[in-house]
Parts: sequence; C-alpha cells; structure tokens
Amino acid sequence: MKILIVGTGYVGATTAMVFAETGWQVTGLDVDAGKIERLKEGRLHFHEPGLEELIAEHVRSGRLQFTTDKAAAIAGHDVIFICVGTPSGADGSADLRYVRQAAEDIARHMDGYKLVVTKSTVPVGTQERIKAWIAEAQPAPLPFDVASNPEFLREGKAVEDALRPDRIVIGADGRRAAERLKSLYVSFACPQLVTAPRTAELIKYASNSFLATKISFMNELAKLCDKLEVNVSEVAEGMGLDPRIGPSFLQAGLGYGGSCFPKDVSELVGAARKNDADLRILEQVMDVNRTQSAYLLDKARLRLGGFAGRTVAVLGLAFKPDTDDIREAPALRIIDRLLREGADVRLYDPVASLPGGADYRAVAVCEEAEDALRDADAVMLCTEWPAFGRIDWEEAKRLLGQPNFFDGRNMLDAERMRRIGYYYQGIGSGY
Ligand SMILES: NC(=O)c1ccc[n+]([C@@H]2O[C@H](COP(=O)([O-])OP(=O)(O)OC[C@H]3O[C@@H](n4cnc5c(N)ncnc54)[C@H](O)[C@@H]3O)[C@@H](O)[C@H]2O)c1
Ligand SMILES: O=c1ccn([C@@H]2O[C@H](COP(=O)(O)OP(=O)(O)O[C@H]3O[C@H](CO)[C@@H](O)[C@H](O)[C@H]3O)[C@@H](O)[C@H]2O)c(=O)[nH]1
Repeated sequence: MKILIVGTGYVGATTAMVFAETGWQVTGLDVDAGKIERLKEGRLHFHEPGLEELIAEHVRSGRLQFTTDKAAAIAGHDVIFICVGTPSGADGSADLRYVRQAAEDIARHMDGYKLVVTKSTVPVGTQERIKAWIAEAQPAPLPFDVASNPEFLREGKAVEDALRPDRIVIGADGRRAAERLKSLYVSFACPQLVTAPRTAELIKYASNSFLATKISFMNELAKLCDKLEVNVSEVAEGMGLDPRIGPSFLQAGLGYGGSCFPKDVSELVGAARKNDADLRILEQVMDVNRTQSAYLLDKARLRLGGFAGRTVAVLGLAFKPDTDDIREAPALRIIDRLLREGADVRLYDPVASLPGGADYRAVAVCEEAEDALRDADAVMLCTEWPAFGRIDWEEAKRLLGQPNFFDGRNMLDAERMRRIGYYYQGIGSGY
C-alpha cells in the first residue's frame, strides 16, 4: 500500500515520517508550495526536536516524497490520511472547510478504491459527512471507505509520541477499512482500539478536554494555595503518587495554550450545547483558563504599582517548550496586556517569534535572555524552557533594575529565589 498524507503541518509531517520509518512508501501533499519546497530538501518549516533529521533521511532514501500535485498524488495512492487543520470558527466550533476541500479533492482525482483516514481532530459525525462529500463530488462512483484515526501527539515530543504511542484508536464502520488500517500499524506494540467512527472522534475530544480539566483544576487550586501558604507543586507531587490520579498534567501555571486544547474544549462545549446536554464542568475549565494569565499580571501590577513606564522582561513566548508554536500562547496575552498598560516589554524566546505587523512593534525582541533582563523592573516567565533553569539567577540579579520575579510556570525553586534576594511569586507558590 502507498500512503498519501494530505496536509504537511505538525501532524502531517510527523505522520509521514512515522510511516516512512515503519517501511511504507509515503508522499506528503500540501497546498502550500513553500512548505513543500523545504520538505523536498528535507527541511522542516517548524521547530520540532528530532523530526527534521528523520524526514531528511527518508527523503534521501526515496521512501518519502513531497508534492503539490493533487491529481497525481491522489490517483497514485491507496490510503489517504487527511491531516489538514480544523481551527475554531467564529462561533468556537471546528471549521471543517479544509477537511471538506481535501475530501472533494480526493473525490475528483480518485481512480479506484481509496481508504480515506481522518487524522485531523474532527467533531462527532464528520466521518459520515466526509463520506457524503466524497460521494457527491465524485464524477463517477468509485468505491471508498472513510475511517477515523485520531492523533494524540504532543508538540515538542512529536517524534517520541508518534513512534511510540500509548494507544492507537481506529474508528471504522466495516471490516475492509478496519483491517487495512490495522495492517499499517502491525509493528506498533501499544494497545489498539477498533471502534465506531463516532466513538473514535469523541475519544479525541474527551481526552483533550479531560487533560485540560486537570490543568484548570490545578490552576484553581493554586489560587487557594497562595491564600493558605501552601506550595501547589508539592501538593501536585503528593497527589500524583496516587496511580488513580497520576503525576502528569497537574502543573499549575498560566493555563493551557496551543492549537489543540483551547479549540477542542470549545468545540466539545458547543457540541454539548447543540445537543441539549450539559458540559458545565468544561465551561468552567474554559473560564478558568481565560483568566489565568490575569492572575499573574495582577500580582505583578500590585507589586510595581502599575505597569506604566515600567520595564518588564518576558521570558518565553511559545505556548510550551520545545516548539516555536505561538497559537493561543499565554505569553501573547501577557504581552498584549503589558503593552496596553504602558509597560516597556523586552522579550526573549529561544526559538519562537512574534507575529509580524504593527501590534508588537513596540516590543524589544532580544537575542539573549540576559539582554531582556537588563534594567528590568520585573521578570515574567511564561514558558518553562529548560535554558531558563540554567541561568545563574544570583548573578542575573545584578542585571535587573529590581529583583521582582513572576514565575508563570512555577519553574524555579521559590524558596531559593527568595533566599537569594528576589521578590518571587509563582502561581500557587506559597504566598
Ligand atoms: N498540532 C498538534 O500537535 C496536533 C496533535 C494532534 C491532532 N492535531 C489535529 O491535527 C490537525 C492538523 O493540525 P496541525 O497542527 O498539523 O495543522 P497545521 O495548520 O500545522 O497544518 C495543516 C496543513 O494542511 C495544509 N492544507 C490545508 N488544506 C489543504 C488541502 N486541501 N490539501 C493539502 N493540504 C492542505 C495547510 O497548508 C497546512 O500545511 C488538526 O485537526 C489538529 O487539531 C494536531
Ligand atoms: O501540567 C500541565 C501540562 C500542560 N500544560 C499546558 O497545556 C498546554 C498543552 O500542553 P501539551 O498537552 O503538552 O501540548 P500539545 O502539543 O497541545 O498536546 C495536546 O494536544 C494535542 C493536540 O490535540 C494532543 O494530540 C496531545 O495529546 C495533547 O497533550 C500547554 O500550554 C502547556 O503549557 C499545563 O499548563 N500544565
């Protein structure tokens, strides 16, 4: 079987690598000629540790190819993975226009049986809609199946997550699709769940929403910790020792960002409302997340007596470490607010850049963390890049105008920072 990947963003590029790595002949197709040109040279258009090397290796060996030629690509492949974006529309629900476009492209150019597999995160019922879109757009009826195979990789850990997943979920409405899809994953040792497409689609949203719930729970608890003078990180450590709770996703901070949690929680809440079902818990999860960055800003504003005329060093822009992705990054909210309240913002991130345009022209983007710290009245740490943990903070204190530190990721040791002379506040770091 030859595999076509439609859409070569985070998920598409990683999926292409995974199938090439497991021995399949793979082609990546994208409408963005710039991305395809880079990929053809084995270069990646985003930052993802370890991925570029593997892609380059498979491009060199000829196992992995890239193209913008839809007609030839679709006609020449048996299995087609849809990996296009499903961003939030104006009403917060998933915008399926790219999925529909991909389905109609497939319909127009197919030359025989195709197994179409959706890896994009799509609402319950989308598999049936894709079937209808393909059937309607076909010039002449040709056989096909549509299956759902949600992706669970995390940015920054995409290679590890995709090559060694915890589980593979296959949503198929017939044996032909299920067996073919399973045969692509024979070399994977993890549990594989074969279920109905609607179930597979919901597993993806429920998983992300549950993880987001853990985060918002800890963020609410962190505020109580501040009042009770208890360190939330230690509480999380103690909670996480219970295997029923588990240690992951208990880190309080500036809230969840990225291209997945915010849009997926919002879609699920919308789906519940449309179906007259209550998902009030998730509405609260969203609400807590929306206001989380304001919590740290309030602490800093109080300490500085307002931001007007103050210099604030913002460390970290990406929504999490090991990525250059700034979609829904809490740092952006913080910077917006600081600018609006008249602060001079000095920003450092090891890989991520601000969006172009006029909005952020006033921000001084620094080449080194130390440049951002120089003469600052406060530091706001927004992304827990490991490099920030390696800074000699005792030494760095000399660079600052005032040693005020607001740690939005509870990354540094609160007690030590206070001992070496900082006014240090985290999110639930004790007081
Ligand atoms: N980013 C993640 O970590 C992650 C993880 C799991 C699931 N997902 C889901 O996977 C999907 C893709 O996410 P992403 O972050 O890779 O998106 P992305 O925006 O990085 O990439 C999507 C790509 O699809 C291309 N595209 C759009 N329409 C096309 C068409 N008709 N034909 C060919 N190419 C087309 C775009 O040019 C773009 O390169 C989303 O539904 C997302 O929710 C993302
Ligand atoms: O304890 C935690 C863990 C995470 N986060 C934040 O949550 C967001 C999401 O982090 P993470 O889940 O690691 O990154 P993503 O790449 O967005 O991955 C999520 O979204 C993907 C897209 O759907 C899924 O495939 C993954 O399984 C799911 O973890 C980031 O802003 C993190 O800073 C916290 O605040 N506290």
